[in-house]
Amino acid sequence: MTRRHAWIDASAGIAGDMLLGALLDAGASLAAVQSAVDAVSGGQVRVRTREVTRAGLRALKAEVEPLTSSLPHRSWRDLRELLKNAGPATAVFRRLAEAEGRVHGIPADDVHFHEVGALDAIADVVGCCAALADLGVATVSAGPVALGSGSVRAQHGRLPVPAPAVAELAKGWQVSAGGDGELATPTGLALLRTFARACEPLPAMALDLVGVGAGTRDPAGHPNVVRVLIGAGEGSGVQPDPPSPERDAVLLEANVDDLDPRLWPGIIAALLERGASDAWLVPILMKKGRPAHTLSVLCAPELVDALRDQIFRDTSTLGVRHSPRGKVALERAFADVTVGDTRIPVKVAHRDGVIVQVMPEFEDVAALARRQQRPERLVLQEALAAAGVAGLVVGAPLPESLRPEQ
Ligand SMILES: O=C([S-])c1cc(C(=O)S)c[n+]([C@@H]2O[C@H](COP(=O)(O)O)[C@@H](O)[C@H]2O)c1
Ligand code: NI
Repeated sequence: MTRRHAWIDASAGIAGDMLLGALLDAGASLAAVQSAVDAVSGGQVRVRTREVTRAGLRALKAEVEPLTSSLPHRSWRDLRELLKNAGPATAVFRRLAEAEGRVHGIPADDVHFHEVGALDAIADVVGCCAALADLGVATVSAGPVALGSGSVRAQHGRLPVPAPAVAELAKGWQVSAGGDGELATPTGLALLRTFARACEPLPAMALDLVGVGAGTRDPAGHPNVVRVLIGAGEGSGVQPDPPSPERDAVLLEANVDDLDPRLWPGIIAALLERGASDAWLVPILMKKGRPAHTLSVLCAPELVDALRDQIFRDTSTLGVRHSPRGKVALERAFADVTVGDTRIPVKVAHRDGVIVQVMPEFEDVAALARRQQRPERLVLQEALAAAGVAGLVVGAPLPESLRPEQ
C-alpha cells in the first residue's frame, strides 16, 4: 500500500478544529471520525461540517456540537482513563498535560484541563487522529507556525498570546507572530507537535489530496485556515511520534563534593517536578580522595536548558555535562482496581500485547494505607491481588480495553 505523507500548512495558525476541518475536507470519512469520537465521548457530541469562506477562500469548518450541557473540568489522570490510552490521542493530551504542568509549575498528573479538557477539544483530538488513520497517513511534517500576538480571554482571565502552554509546546519549532490575536491554540500545537516530526517546506510528493480547514474568526487580510497537502511520499523520512513512548533523551550530569547533603532530596524533587523523567545520586570518590556525588538527570531534549539552569541554581557545581541517550520505554496503560471501597490506579506496562509489569500507583496505595492506618505493604499486596483477579498479571495478554488504538 502507498505510504501517504501529510504536510500541514499552519502559516496562518492552527487549532484542533481547523486541523480536523482540513483533514475532513481532504477526504477523511466523517463517519469514521464520528465513530471514534463516540467511542470516547459516549455519544455526547456530534461532529458536523459546513462550507464557509475565509478572506475569500472556501474552507470546511468542523463543528463539535455538545449534546449535553455539562462541561466537566478533568484532570489529566481522569482524561487518560476516559481515553483508555487511545493511542495517539493519549499522546496528544499527554503532551498538553506536560506543557500545562510546566507552565503552572505542577506535575502533569495534577493538571486540570479547563477549556482544553472540554468535550469539543477531546472530539477535535480524537477526530484528527481518526481522520489521519482513515486517510492512510503514515508520516507528517509541517511548515513554520504563526502563533499570533496580543492577548486572549481564557476561563481564568486574560492570557498573553502566544498563550503560555502554546509557547511551551512550540519550543524547538519554527514560529512567528504572523498576525493579531490567538492564531495557534494549545490543542492545535499539541496535535501538530505529536504528529509532525519535521519542520520543513513542502516536501516532494505525488500530491493527491488537499484540504482546507477554517478557523472560527474571519479577519480581513489573511485567510484564517489550516491546509493539509497529502500525497505519496515520505516527507523528510521521519516517522510520526509513535504511540509507544520511544523518545530521545538527554542525560545531564554533575559531580558535586561540597554541598550540604540535607539539600539533595529537595533538589531532586524539584528537578522531577520541573519535568525530568528521572533524577538520582551516585556516591563517588573524586580527585584528591574526596567523597562526593554524581547528580544524574534524565530528560526530554526540550527540557535540557531549563533543567541545566536549575542545577546551576540549586547546587554548587561549576559544570554540567550533557549527552544524548536513546531510550526505549515500555508502553503503559492504566486500569483501576478496587481495594476495600477505594479505586486504585494500576500502571500496566506491556510489550507486543503482553503484560510485562503491573504496578499499583504507590502514592494512592500510601494514601489509602494512611487513611486505613494499615501498613503500606499490606495495601500494596491487596492492590496487586485485585489486579490479579482482574486478569492483570505478568505474561497475560493485555486486555482489549487497555489496548492503544491503532
Ligand atoms: O485553561 C487553561 S489553564 C488554559 C491555559 C492556557 C495556557 O496557555 S496555560 C491557555 N488556555 C486557553 O484556552 C483555550 C484553549 O483552546 P484549545 O483550542 O486548545 O482548546 C485557548 O484560548 C487557550 O489560550 C487555557
Ligand atoms: Ni493553563
